[in-house]
Amino acid sequence: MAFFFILACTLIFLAIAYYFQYARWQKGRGRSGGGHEKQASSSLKSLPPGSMGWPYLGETLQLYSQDPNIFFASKQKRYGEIFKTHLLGYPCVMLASPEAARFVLVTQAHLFKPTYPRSKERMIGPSALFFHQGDYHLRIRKLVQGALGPDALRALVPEVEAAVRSTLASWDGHVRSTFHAMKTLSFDVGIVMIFGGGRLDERRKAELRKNYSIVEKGYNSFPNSLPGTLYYKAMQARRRLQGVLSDIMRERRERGEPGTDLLGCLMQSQGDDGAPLLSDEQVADNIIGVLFAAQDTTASVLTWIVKYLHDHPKLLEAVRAEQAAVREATDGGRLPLTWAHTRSMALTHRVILESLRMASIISFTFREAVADVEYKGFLIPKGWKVMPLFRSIHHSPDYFQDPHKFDPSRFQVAPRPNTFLPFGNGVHACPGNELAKLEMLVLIHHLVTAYRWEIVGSSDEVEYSPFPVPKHGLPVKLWRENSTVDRKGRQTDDDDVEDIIV
Ligand code: HEM
Repeated sequence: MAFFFILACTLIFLAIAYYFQYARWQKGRGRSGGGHEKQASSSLKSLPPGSMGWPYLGETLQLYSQDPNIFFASKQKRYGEIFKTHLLGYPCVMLASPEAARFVLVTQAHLFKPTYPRSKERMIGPSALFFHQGDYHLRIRKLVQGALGPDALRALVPEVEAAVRSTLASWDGHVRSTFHAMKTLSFDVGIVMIFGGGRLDERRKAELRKNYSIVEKGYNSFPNSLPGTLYYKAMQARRRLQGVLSDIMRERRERGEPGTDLLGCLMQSQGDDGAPLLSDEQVADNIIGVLFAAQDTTASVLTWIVKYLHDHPKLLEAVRAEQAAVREATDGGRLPLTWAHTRSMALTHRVILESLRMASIISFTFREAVADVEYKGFLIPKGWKVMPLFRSIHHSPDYFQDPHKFDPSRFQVAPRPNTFLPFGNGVHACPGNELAKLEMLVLIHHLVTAYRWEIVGSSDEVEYSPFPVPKHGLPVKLWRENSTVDRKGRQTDDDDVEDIIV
């Protein structure tokens, strides 16, 4: 009953949102008689092919009542690489070719601004970098990239390894949702990257974790200000998160130690006039934003990796052999992994790339045209949403032979430009991609050299949370091998190893 009520409310909301959006668009087009409109009527041709669906609702129900990939594939088959539709109250143009993705994200990026629903902007924080374009975006991006650059990552390897060991140890002997376990891991790594290793006390970390998970639960709920609803609770938790972050910043300032981690970099950033670039509120928006961008994305891909390795036993053996050599280099796990070790995992790296392609957890991204734009003779009107379809490109036989086969060897040759976009492209491309891959390499190392696992139940169905993951988050029973054997046949007991390392 509650479900139908929420569905009805959602539909009414969408209808109203559509009405206002459509009216605004019509008005805008009427007003822009000169410049772009002129260009539209003379040189620009027509709107791309496609259908706009029902009045007000567009094709939202078609998209969300089935596997979204079927929706995109059937449209693409019918209309080709560029087509129009109408989703979530907005007219959209979808683009399913590498050239089009490059056009929108790289060469003509200034004509397409990032766009998110207002309710989501409020929840993450309106000053978070991914909502912005231009100078403000570039400045914050530089700071975030600095905290995620090669030197910073090198220094993070021991922290990532400690987080991986702890995640696997707490799973040992139990059945757990892989996605859940991986979320704990990616959250812990995110915290270390933001607050530095060992700098954040456990109480603060627990507060952040608790409030962050409430924010997450409300992120995709219906926006409203009714006490008791998921959205309301999430906004309250968001305020508490901001409070915790403000306390941490104040304490750092009082101690005169802002730190060299991401928080420290953001706190100390200066504008051209030497004045602080960001207020505490803006710093908090960006910290919450980075945590948000880092956690579920990485956890979803890690979950798929566990499944793909499980489903391909021969490949798993080959990966295990590669990792056994690394384990030998760390004296059977007695020495910590280093950055150099992670650079020597060629096959494992290809498994990660193929997992990113196959899973394509970010199926597409959204931009909004800031002017009437012409692409291949079609008009993309100002105000329309534009969606480069990463997943369709990754799963196209034009760019990846036998695309539904899990085959890491395809990455022995670099993919054609703009055909492999798991981390996006251009000015908004993911600055966390190397950290995410580092987590994956370290997780795979420990998983295959010290553990065995089996999937509990069927893993063929997919759920969206919001990224695609195997149903129920892939329940897995995992256990530590009592002893692992290195390539020289020496027995190493992982318990002993932990005693030495910790
Ligand atoms: C497998 C894991 C990940 C995937 C698949 C992923 C994917 C992406 C994609 C596709 C974008 C671009 C979105 C767009 O253009 O609209 C993006 C942006 C972003 N990602 Fe990631 N990401 C991952 C992990 C991370 C991690 C670990 C961090 C931080 C430590 C991070 C931080 C960000 C940020 C801050 C942006 C916004 C950049 C900007 O607007 O300039 N991501 N990510």
